[in-house]
Amino acid sequence: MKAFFRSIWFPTLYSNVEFTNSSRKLGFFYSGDFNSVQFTRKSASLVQVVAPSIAKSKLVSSLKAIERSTRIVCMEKKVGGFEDLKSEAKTESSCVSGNDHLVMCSIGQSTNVVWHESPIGKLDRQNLLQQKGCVVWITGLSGSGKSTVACALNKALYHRGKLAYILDGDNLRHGLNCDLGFTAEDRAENIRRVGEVAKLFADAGVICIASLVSPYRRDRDACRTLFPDKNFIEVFMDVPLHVCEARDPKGLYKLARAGKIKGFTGVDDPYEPPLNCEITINASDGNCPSPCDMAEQVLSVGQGVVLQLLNGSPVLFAED
Ligand SMILES: Nc1ncnc2c1ncn2[C@@H]1O[C@H](COP(=O)(O)OS(=O)(=O)O)[C@@H](OP(=O)(O)O)[C@H]1O
Ligand SMILES: Nc1ncnc2c1ncn2[C@@H]1O[C@H](COP(=O)(O)OP(=O)(O)O)[C@@H](O)[C@H]1O
Repeated sequence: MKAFFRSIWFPTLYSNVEFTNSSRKLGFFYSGDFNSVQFTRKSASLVQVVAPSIAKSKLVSSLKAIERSTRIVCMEKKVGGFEDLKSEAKTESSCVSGNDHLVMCSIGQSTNVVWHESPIGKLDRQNLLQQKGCVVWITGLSGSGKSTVACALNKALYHRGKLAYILDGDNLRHGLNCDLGFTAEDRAENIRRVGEVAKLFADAGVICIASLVSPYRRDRDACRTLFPDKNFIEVFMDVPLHVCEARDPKGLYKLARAGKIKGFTGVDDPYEPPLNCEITINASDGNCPSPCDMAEQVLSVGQGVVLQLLNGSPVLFAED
């Protein structure tokens, strides 16, 4: 599809095609009227030659498919942006009059992309599961008990018949994020990706429990903006460094203190505690609640806010 729309036959079929050489806008724009098709491209090197007969048949079938779409949304986004795609898309599409307008655009390196709606939506899935899709984001130092709480919470939800899934930073670094290290930039990208995956889980109606060190406030806050419905519950494991270090279940603090791991959070890399998180699990005196109690603490807050559903507060359950 990308190559197809980049092909040079396009202007030969429709005369009012306007080319612009913006390297920022990489897509093209179709307003519902062939006479106002606007096609922007990154560079002349992207242009391909296609036999007119093949091109014409491809063009007609593709444009027919486009015209069959009843609601098409689109947006242009910066690489690494955290904005809510759909809400931004609505803004963009509202700029175009009429109902059957198609706006194709570019998001980061993805050119000529269009948002497709599914006939089964989040509400349908939530009704099916009898729960609300949301994200419980657990942040804290290594060894603070994030994974322990995540597992306890998962178990507690399971026994209440609620479907949850854990996204654990350590685990995701074995696959999806195995190309990332621990520089500030890599951590930001790590959090961004997990935020996006968490958003998909929440959209699926699942209670997504994300458990990551996520040391930078701006990265966590950026994730929060992905959830305009406020279904992002940030849990801070407020456990002092010396307690985490004394636990040191993987021996990483020891290695970091010995200089064998560089940029270890809490040792020679920063951790920025949340300023306005929904839940703080406090062990500042070194006395940590049991994993079960910690899970119940999260759940009691979650259940409490069910009552505030109409206020748009975060919600774990659709009904209890
Ligand atoms: N430099 C450095 N800093 C912090 N943590 C480190 C580091 N190197 C390896 N590890 C191990 O990786 C786990 C943290 O991964 P995350 O993806 O959660 O980190 S981050 O959110 O991107 O900061 C973390 O797991 P947890 O102990 O479960 O937190 C560590 O085991
Ligand atoms: N509430 C708690 N009380 C005592 N020890 C705990 C508690 N929660 C976790 N631990 C222990 O602390 C260590 C680190 O826990 P973990 O959940 O792996 O932390 P993180 O995921 O933040 O690295 C583990 O050995 C775990 O058994």
